[in-house]
Amino acid sequence: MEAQCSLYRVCPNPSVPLIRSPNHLLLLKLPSPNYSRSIVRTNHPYSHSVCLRENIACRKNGQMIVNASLEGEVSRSVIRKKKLAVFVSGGGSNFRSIHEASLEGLIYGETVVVVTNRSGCGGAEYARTKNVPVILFPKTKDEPHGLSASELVATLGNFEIDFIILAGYLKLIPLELIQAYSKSIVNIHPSLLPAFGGKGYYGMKVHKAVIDSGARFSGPTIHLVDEHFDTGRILAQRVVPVLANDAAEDLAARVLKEEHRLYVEVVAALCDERIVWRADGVPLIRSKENPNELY
Ligand SMILES: Nc1nc2c(c(=O)[nH]1)N[C@@H](CN(C=O)c1ccc(C(=O)N[C@@H](CCC(=O)O)C(=O)O)cc1)CN2
Ligand SMILES: NCC(=O)N[C@@H]1O[C@H](COP(=O)([O-])[O-])[C@@H](O)[C@H]1O
Repeated sequence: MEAQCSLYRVCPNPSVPLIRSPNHLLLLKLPSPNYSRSIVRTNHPYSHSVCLRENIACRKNGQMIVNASLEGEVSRSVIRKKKLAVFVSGGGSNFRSIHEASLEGLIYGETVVVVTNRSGCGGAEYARTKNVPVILFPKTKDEPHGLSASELVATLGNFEIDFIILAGYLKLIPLELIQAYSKSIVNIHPSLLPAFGGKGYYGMKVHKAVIDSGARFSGPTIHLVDEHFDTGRILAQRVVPVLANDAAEDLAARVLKEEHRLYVEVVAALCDERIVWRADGVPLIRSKENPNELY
């Protein structure tokens, strides 16, 4: 019988590692053949656990469904909680969505540092209210205290960053950082790339170009970052309609709402290690609900 439950350690023996988590892959060595086995799926698609039902308290929706004392060895491999660096230049609404989703447990990762080229922007101000460190990059005449590329690489290394999330960041990411974080830097762009992307295409300029073109659809694209603007491998897109009487602001608001949803979904997949690379180099996302489904 399968049960959706989180596993709680009930054994008083402190040498047995804590196994209370819905996101752990647990491999329990059966202490003797007379223990029954059943596969218990926690709510993480990869974590199937051999659950010594006589030994583990399983709780489903707060209701204790099995209760016993734990004996035997437990060895486990876990998907480590990821550390994120979020890069911003503007209002920071995408960063806020990602940060709130982390706090709600929808993203198995934590924003440990924010990087910006504009120390007074909304994203940096929000980070300060949440006690997230803010560092400046690059060094410019407006931001003379900004880091160099090599200083940034070293600093992010000290933070033990797993993924870099560009969220409205408007400067070109240097090759040195791209090489240091291969396949680990993503960006969100407010059009259906490759259309309306590249140097000069950012913010409202993108939405104005979409409307002027007569395009009937637009939407956010999330892509891996390479050394050029907006040419990295596409990871996810969503489509929104362009209405006949849309002003650029109307379209921007419609796209931004979809950006917030899509970025949380994609960052959650990154942190869950659910990115799969197709043989031709296209990155796909493995569904959380159905691990056999890629999209
Ligand atoms: N190496 C990369 N760096 C960045 C990428 C990328 O794909 N590869 N994406 C951008 C974000 N972006 C589009 O998604 C983007 C941002 C800015 C520009 C642009 O033309 N910027 C202007 C300067 C704007 C300013 O400083 O106010 C410019 O460079 O002239 C285009 C696309 C983030 N970095
Ligand atoms: N080419 C890059 C670009 O235009 N990025 C766009 O800047 C906005 C940032 O909003 P936010 O600061 O509220 O997240 C977002 O719409 C994002 O797609």
